Amino acid sequence: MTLAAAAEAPAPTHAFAIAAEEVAMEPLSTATAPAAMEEESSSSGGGGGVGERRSRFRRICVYCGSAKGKKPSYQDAAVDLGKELVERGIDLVYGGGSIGLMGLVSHAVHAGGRHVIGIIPKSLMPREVTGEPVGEVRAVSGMHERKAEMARFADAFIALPGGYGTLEELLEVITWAQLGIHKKPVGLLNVDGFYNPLLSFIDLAVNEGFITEEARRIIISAPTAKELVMKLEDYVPEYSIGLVWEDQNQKQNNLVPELDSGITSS
Ligand SMILES: C/C(=C\CNc1ncnc2c1ncn2[C@@H]1O[C@H](COP(=O)(O)O)[C@@H](O)[C@H]1O)CO
Repeated sequence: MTLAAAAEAPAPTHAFAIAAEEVAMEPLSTATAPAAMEEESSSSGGGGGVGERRSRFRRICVYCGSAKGKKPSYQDAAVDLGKELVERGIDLVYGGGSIGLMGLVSHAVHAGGRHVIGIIPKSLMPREVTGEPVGEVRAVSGMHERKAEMARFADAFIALPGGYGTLEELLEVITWAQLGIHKKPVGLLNVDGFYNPLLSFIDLAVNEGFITEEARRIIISAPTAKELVMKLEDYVPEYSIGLVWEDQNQKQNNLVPELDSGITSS
């Protein structure tokens, strides 16, 4: 289906009400012990093929710039991350565009044979805005619904370098982790120290009493995709506040997201 046709199609999910309530977070599988995750396997946890390493993650949501950034290292990191997901048999959830780092990571995952789910608000769907995305395209009604759907489908989150959009998405999932809305790992791919100023600011906020030490540890960072994904595999959430949102019990009964009603572009 073309992007133009997809933009006309009804969104596969109902309208967004309150972001947190929309996030029927799937709990991570606890069946796979971290020690077993690094083994080479012919049938990965992500459903992958020969030579892939087993992962406890089926899908990882990647937040990243709609621009490529000035340094080639940012672009290399996006491709490396895509390849790392492929190697571990992990599918990609992302913002659905084909521009900037979004395009690089999605093409790397798609080219490696893993599933790519792009979640795009209808208003961003015109080709001149998003480029031509690869994989499965799911149309949603707006940015809030997009973020809730991205979070719902993913087992973990990774932020590559990016701008306001990336920061907003990243800080939201960190905040949701702090509130106990999910217990999924959140990683920063700190390419060439891109995120050092943000991490310094967060440390300042800890020192000034606005962020607890425990909440600071929600953020996992590493300079390379390989190191970061390894850390995420080993991550054990330690915070305990678990808010129960009104419709959470109902959503818990329907934990597996329905992926068969999306709109496919390629
Ligand atoms: C600037 C405009 C559109 C650019 N095209 C985009 N297409 C899809 N998703 C986008 C786009 N721009 C931002 N996003 C979302 O924010 C994140 C990246 O934002 P950043 O500011 O570049 O860091 C990305 O993950 C997307 O979810 C409208 O004219």
